[in-house]
Amino acid sequence: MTLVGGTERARDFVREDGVLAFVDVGERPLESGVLLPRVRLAYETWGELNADASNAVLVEHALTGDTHLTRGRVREHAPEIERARAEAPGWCEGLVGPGRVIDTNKYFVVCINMLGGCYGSTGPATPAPSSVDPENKPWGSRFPFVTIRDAVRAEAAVADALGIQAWRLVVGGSMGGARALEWAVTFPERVQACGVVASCAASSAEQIAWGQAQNLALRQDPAFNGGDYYDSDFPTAGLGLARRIAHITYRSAAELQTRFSRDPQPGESILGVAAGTRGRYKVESYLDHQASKLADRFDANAYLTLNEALMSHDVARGRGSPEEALARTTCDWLVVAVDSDRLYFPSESDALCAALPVPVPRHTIHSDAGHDGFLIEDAQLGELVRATVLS
Ligand SMILES: CC(=O)SCCNC(=O)CCNC(=O)[C@H](O)C(C)(C)COP(=O)(O)OP(=O)(O)OC[C@H]1O[C@@H](n2cnc3c(N)ncnc32)[C@H](O)[C@@H]1OP(=O)(O)O
Ligand SMILES: N[C@@H](CCO)C(=O)O
Repeated sequence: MTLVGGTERARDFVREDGVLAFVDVGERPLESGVLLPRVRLAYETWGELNADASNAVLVEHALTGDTHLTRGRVREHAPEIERARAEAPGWCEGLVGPGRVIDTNKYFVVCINMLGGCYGSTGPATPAPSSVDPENKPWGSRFPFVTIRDAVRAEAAVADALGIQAWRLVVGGSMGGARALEWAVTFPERVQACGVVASCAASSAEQIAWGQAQNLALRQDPAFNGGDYYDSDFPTAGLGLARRIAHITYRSAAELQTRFSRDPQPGESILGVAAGTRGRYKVESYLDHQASKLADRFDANAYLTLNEALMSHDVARGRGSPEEALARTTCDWLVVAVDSDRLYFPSESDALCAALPVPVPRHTIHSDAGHDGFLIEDAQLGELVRATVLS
């Protein structure tokens, strides 16, 4: 295993906060029995690992998130591209940074792009190694099915490379919460505290059902071509439709009603003269925007891969009941639900709490937004992190 750009452990390694770095973690045996060769994981870090490596915090991103949690700083003569990246705002600014709850002056904060993703880690858009494809074309349709557990096992190799034996905290929301929980169960000795936000112990039938609808919407775009589209048009229509389906589940009915009601999009009329000729409702325009925004920044195969991984989430697979699986954990807990979440219901967080080996209260983020409330209400989440697992 090598750190790309150096072979030293993180504390000896000259890094730049908020700039993408990589670890080659070699061949990964997957739960399916497949061996995935030449895996590279991308990560970003902030702060310094202390002498006994006891201050490391892992923040796990959600389905379409990336590694850029917060702004960073780069050395004076860093290349322009690194500087621009480091200076760009991240998706977790409210929680991570100097003086914030996850204080980068105190903690060494790491965020790893999930295996199978498209923000730097090996995924379907990565050139396949010569052992798979002599022409090194992207993996495309050949990229194997990976699970949340596969991803977490690969992330453990990143922790090894960085010299982190145990995390002070592993925390994430949604798919990030699934990975945080899987870390606590797979590597109990490596997780001192675990934050599971807007997530659950195992994907429910309904979550799997939503996932299937998204995946089929994407696959049915003719441009998808079974997953081999990299030298042609990208399946943006299919990915956009998948995002629309997903995004409705990420927001609450009440929020959509309050924000958009039955209003037409300004400048458009909802009374068309013939079927299919009317203008859009505001909410339709909003979903169109969410769809094109994701299609512009995400790879369709990676979306399928990560969605399938999330559908596979079950910390109890092969480990008995949820209670039996969770009995092996030894960490402190923060379990949080968003009160208006209609994708990961608060009752699923309650069920997780009930299955833990120690009494743990379920905490609540109050938000009208629905599932995305865990990203939007970062101040509330920060207070919960501060009061529980980082007190
Ligand atoms: C570039 C990257 O790499 S991003 C990677 C990181 N991303 C992630 O981690 C994913 C997680 N983040 C998210 O899912 C989202 O950013 C969230 C949930 C945090 C955003 O939540 P909110 O702030 O509530 O955004 P909201 O749902 O209001 O959407 C706002 C957008 O809708 C647009 N919009 C609102 N109403 C309409 C309308 N009627 N018609 C068209 N567009 C509309 C706004 O202009 C805004 O556009 P912008 O995002 O391009 O600025
Ligand atoms: N909006 C989030 C929700 C998934 O939990 C994302 O796109 O990752």
